[in-house]
Amino acid sequence: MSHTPTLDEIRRAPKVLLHDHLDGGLRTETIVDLARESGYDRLPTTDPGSLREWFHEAADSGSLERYLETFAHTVGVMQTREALVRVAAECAQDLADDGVVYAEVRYAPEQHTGGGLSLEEVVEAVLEGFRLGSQDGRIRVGTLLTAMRHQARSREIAELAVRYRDVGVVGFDIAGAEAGYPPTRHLDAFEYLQRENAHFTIHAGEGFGLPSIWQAIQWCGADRLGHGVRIIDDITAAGGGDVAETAKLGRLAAYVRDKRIPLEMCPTSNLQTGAAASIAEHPIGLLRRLHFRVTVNTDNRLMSDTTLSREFAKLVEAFGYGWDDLQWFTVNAMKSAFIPFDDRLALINGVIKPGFARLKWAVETK
Ligand SMILES: O=c1[nH]cnc2c1ncn2[C@H]1C[C@H](O)[C@@H](CO)O1
Ligand SMILES: [Zn+2]
Repeated sequence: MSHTPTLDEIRRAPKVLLHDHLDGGLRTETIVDLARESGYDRLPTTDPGSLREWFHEAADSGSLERYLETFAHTVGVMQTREALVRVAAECAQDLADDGVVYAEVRYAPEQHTGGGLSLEEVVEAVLEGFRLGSQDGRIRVGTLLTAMRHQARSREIAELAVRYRDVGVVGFDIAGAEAGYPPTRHLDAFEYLQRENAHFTIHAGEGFGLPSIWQAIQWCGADRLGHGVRIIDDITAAGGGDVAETAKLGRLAAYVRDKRIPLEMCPTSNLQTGAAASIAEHPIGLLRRLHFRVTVNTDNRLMSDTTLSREFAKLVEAFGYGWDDLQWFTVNAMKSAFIPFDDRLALINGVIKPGFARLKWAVETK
């Protein structure tokens, strides 16, 4: 009988993370230290344990807009070079401790200039932090630069991403409240990136539905979808029999699947913002069975009180996934990364497949 992966075993698996926000994953001890050093006096509490609970509860709001309000405190303490270097270095270490071997971590440089840093200084500080945090060789971290969708700086941030493309910035993204801020508002930035042969993902189909996904892909040319969970609205169950066998895909859902457009799914985050009702009812179950290119991600480890291993463990519990499923999600993620093809292949064949094989052998012969 095949063995059900435990949280502890999942931690030892070589995992890949494509959707994780730098300002959504700070250690609460670090937030408290940085607030003290910088004189930031708006934290709801300075006890790290209570602060951890505060973030989790405040983010558990059922609305993306209220969920996003909690970032005022993390962004608030990330306004100096030292703070950014420290947060990025700890992020790389925390991910490596969780067994992540490749990660793409995103943040919005425009949110970190309040203390006088230029956009370039922000980017360089974060790159330095990732370099320090990954120098033991356990993890490789690529950076995505995010533009905030309610602001009007996307073209500038896209140019920044291109300028730093050879030193660790691997792509671009837009984030923030989705309703009222469609992707086409930033068409100029996306067209620029396409002309530059650069990669980008777009948060779409989380706080708003199919029109947002359609625009992200068919107007803006997104390589991947951040969340994309509402693609489920374009899939109808024919009724009777097994849902995965009778499901009918609308034209947009069919396009997303046919083109193998990666979905950066973040199950726990979706429960908090109201994009899904429970893990068991999360569309990831059906989308995986329908062979969409699904990947599993954390979004914001602090707000969701999670890790990539925990996201996988929740899916194992809800859907009965085994090692082959976890490896499938991982290989999907690695194939969908924004680093060069030969680097992705080297990680799949040299790290992921042998790592899973060793782990499967170890747990099944134990
Ligand atoms: O899940 C999300 N949807 C939309 N925006 C998000 C999400 N998680 C974080 N953000 C925002 C808040 C952060 O300050 C910003 C950059 O990381 O991105
Ligand atoms: Zn996100």
